[in-house]
Amino acid sequence: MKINGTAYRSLWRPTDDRNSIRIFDQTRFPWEVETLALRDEDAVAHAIRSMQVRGAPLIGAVAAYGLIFALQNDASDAALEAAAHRLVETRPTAINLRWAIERMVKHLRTVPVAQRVEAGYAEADALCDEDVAVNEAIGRHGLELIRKAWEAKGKQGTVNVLTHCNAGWIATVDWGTALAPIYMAHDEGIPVHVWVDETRPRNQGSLLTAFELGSHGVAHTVIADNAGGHYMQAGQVDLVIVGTDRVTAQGDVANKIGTYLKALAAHDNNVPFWVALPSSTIDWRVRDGVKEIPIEERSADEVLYVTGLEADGTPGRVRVAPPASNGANPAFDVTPARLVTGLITERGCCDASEAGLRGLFPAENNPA
Ligand SMILES: CSC[C@@H](O)[C@@H](O)C(=O)COP(=O)(O)O
Repeated sequence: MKINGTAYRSLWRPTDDRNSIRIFDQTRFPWEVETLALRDEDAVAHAIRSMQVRGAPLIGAVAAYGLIFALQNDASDAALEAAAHRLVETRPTAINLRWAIERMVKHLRTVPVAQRVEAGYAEADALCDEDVAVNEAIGRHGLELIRKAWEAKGKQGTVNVLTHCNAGWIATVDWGTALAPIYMAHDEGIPVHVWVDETRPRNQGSLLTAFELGSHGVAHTVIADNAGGHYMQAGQVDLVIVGTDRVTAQGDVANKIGTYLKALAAHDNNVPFWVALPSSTIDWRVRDGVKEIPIEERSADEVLYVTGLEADGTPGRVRVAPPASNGANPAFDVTPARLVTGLITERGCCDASEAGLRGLFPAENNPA
């Protein structure tokens, strides 16, 4: 996707420095568009933990390169397993991280030690290219839903989509998941407007989603997280599309904290609630999302402080709670499958259920 007219992926290997990757420092968006070079495992782990890179698919892709960096001096089985373990621990909820690392390890174990670094680059590059293709396919399937909503309105007015957090190109290698259908609808000439939940505490909506929609020329309005139910009651939301960090075998959906409340409001107002995901986000080992998905607990400072632009134009941080108050910060919640209208995957749309997922992905193994 483009920033100021120039096409980028969220992650690339510079042609003049093939043993590194470059990422956008997402903690600087939208105030600064700054890239970072990552060339060792520690830098990758730090970038993931500090959320310089974030979004489930992108975390997985970046971690895949982190694994290769870890093998530069020692590519033995022991070193491979140890690095894989360290990288998987960097963030607990998004399953794409484990998926990407497991894919890399499985492949590299079949390769002689001396060839593992080169083979690793080829595999990670392929993983990135696949991510782009998969998200594009999700976009095409989701576009059908937006087109239908547009036709249901007699092609009058605007299709209003509400989204939560950032599941756009910034969160993937390119295109995004929840935002891919929106970009395609916009490019096709369907008048689409996006209600962008600000997504406290880290404001991925107001900082990242608004930035990328604006860069692409998509009409959008940033709203307080608490406003979505009101707009649904007022008939001003035609559909909700969100991304996800992990979907269980029975269709429960973990996503950014606050997603569950949006699903409840959508259910109460008969607003379709769709979840867009690559199949790498399905955790076939887990069934009951509420009981089984680990929820990342992040620093309370993310709740107690707000980061934004100061009046003088410099980024700054202010406290929004009394000095002595404690905070708590679960970063994700789980929306039960019964509240999800359906899942948009690279193979098409399906019910948020085991039957629905198995209908599209019959060959997936259910690991013990
Ligand atoms: C395509 S990204 C889907 C999800 O990863 C996204 O909605 C989300 O919750 C991201 O959380 P974050 O904590 O910003 O990594």
